[in-house]
Formats: sequence, structure tokens, C-alpha cells
Amino acid sequence: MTYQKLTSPDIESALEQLNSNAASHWVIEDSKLTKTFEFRNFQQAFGFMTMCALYAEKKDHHPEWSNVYNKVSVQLITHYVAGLSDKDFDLAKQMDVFANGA
Ligand SMILES: C[C@H](O)[C@H](O)[C@H]1CNC2=NC(N)=NC(=O)C2=N1
Repeated sequence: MTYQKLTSPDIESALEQLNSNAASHWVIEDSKLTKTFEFRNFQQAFGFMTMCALYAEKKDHHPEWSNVYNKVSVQLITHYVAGLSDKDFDLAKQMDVFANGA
């Protein structure tokens, strides 16, 4: 996994692939890969965040996010390249896996 900045066409195809998975609605906002996850309650939301946090630390790639009760708003960007990289799409995909299992 590299810190290579993705070009616009790269991002388009990576986004299409990511959103082809069930119930996934990632969008690009302010050049960041974003999604708001909604859970049954705070416990489910925080469980999701815990799993993501451990994964993010292992991968050394961290989300910008905020939580209000059952909602977790996520913004992914690779600061190192001031844009998106494969690392953002890898983390997004894994977040979808954790959310569906929550
Ligand atoms: C030193 C360390 O590898 C870097 O600061 C990592 C840590 N986590 C990171 N997370 C994100 N989202 N972008 C980065 O550029 C980044 N850089």
C-alpha cells in the first residue's frame, strides 16, 4: 500500500468499485472520501468506531470523523499527499465491512 496521490479518473473508478458493494454510499466532498454511517444506537456506533480505530492504527492511516449518538460521519484523506490514495479506499472498504457486521 503506497502513499501515491490518485488522479481524478483513478478516484472515479475506485469510487465506482467501492459503491458497487451493498448499501455503500461514499461520496467525494471537499476532495475527501466521505460517508455518514447510521446505527441502531450509540453502543453499535461506538463498537464500530472501536473496530475502525484498531484497524486504522494497524494500517497507520487515520480517519477524520465525528459521532453524535447513533451516527458516525467519516472523512478520509491522505494528508501526506494532500489528496486521496489507495489507503483511503482500503479504509473505506473495511469500514463498510465493520458497519455491516455491527
Ligand atoms: C507518520 C505517520 O505515518 C503519518 O503521519 C500517517 C499517519 N496517519 C495518516 N492518516 C491519514 N489519513 N493521512 C496521513 O497522511 C497519515 N499519515
